[in-house]
Amino acid sequence: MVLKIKSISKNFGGISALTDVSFSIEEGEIFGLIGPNGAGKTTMFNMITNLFPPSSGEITFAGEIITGIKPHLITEKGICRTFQNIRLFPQMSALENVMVGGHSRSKSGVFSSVIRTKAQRNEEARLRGSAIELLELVGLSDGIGTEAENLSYGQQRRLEIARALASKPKLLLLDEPAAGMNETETDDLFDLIKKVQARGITVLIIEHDMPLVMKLCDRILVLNFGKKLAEGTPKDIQNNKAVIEAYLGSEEDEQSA
Ligand SMILES: Nc1ncnc2c1ncn2[C@@H]1O[C@H](COP(=O)(O)OP(=O)(O)OP(=O)(O)O)[C@@H](O)[C@H]1O
Repeated sequence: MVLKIKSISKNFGGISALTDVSFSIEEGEIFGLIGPNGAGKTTMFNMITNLFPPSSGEITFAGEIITGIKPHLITEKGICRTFQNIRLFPQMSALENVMVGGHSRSKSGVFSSVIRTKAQRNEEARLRGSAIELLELVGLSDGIGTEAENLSYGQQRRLEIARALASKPKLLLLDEPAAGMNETETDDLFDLIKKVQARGITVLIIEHDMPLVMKLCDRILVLNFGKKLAEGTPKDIQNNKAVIEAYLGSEEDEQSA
């Protein structure tokens, strides 16, 4: 087991964003986190990366309790995420964006950043080489020197994944990676996430694109109003009455809004 979420609750003032949610993810799985808008999915990512601490509960990663430890230490331990809204450095090239992601793993300290030692030059060459390899993996070999803002939307999303991979995660958290993508871009994303899994990286994905979730994920957890509604294989989830009702309910709400 790579990640264990035990009885996590999170309150924001009077709002219970998560109530007593527990689940575990096995090493090498692609695990889906789904649920209607406001169900608590992003809050769960924020708990795992400790952007905010949970109100109660415990999170264990690779056998170690990580609840409450600093976000940068969580990255160092091997958890990395992308965000719902793209957070690239728009005027930096694709290559530079990925190299920045690799710096959390870089061994060179403050002193050696001032005085460029041979060791630091070697380190930079290593970061560069691994960034180029990651850009190839995500299908951006042609855009290495292009500023992030001049890449297409689908390319920017893939660049974000390359940047997250640069920190060499064991667990990659993807927050709605297919949002705003067309069908071809979504197909490319499917292939990319499968390639990430083939590298031995565990993936936890929040996604609203149900056909993608159903063909991509090994197991799925459904949240509704901050509570666990169901957990199982894509087939279990598709046939679960409570899940179908939760989704139909949210569609009706949207239509009447
Ligand atoms: N920082 C915050 N402060 C106050 N309330 C918050 C905060 N973050 C989330 N919430 C509330 O917690 C609940 C869960 O929100 P969350 O963003 O986790 O849902 P979600 O499932 O990711 O939704 P979506 O699919 O729309 O992104 C919502 O009621 C939201 O308004």
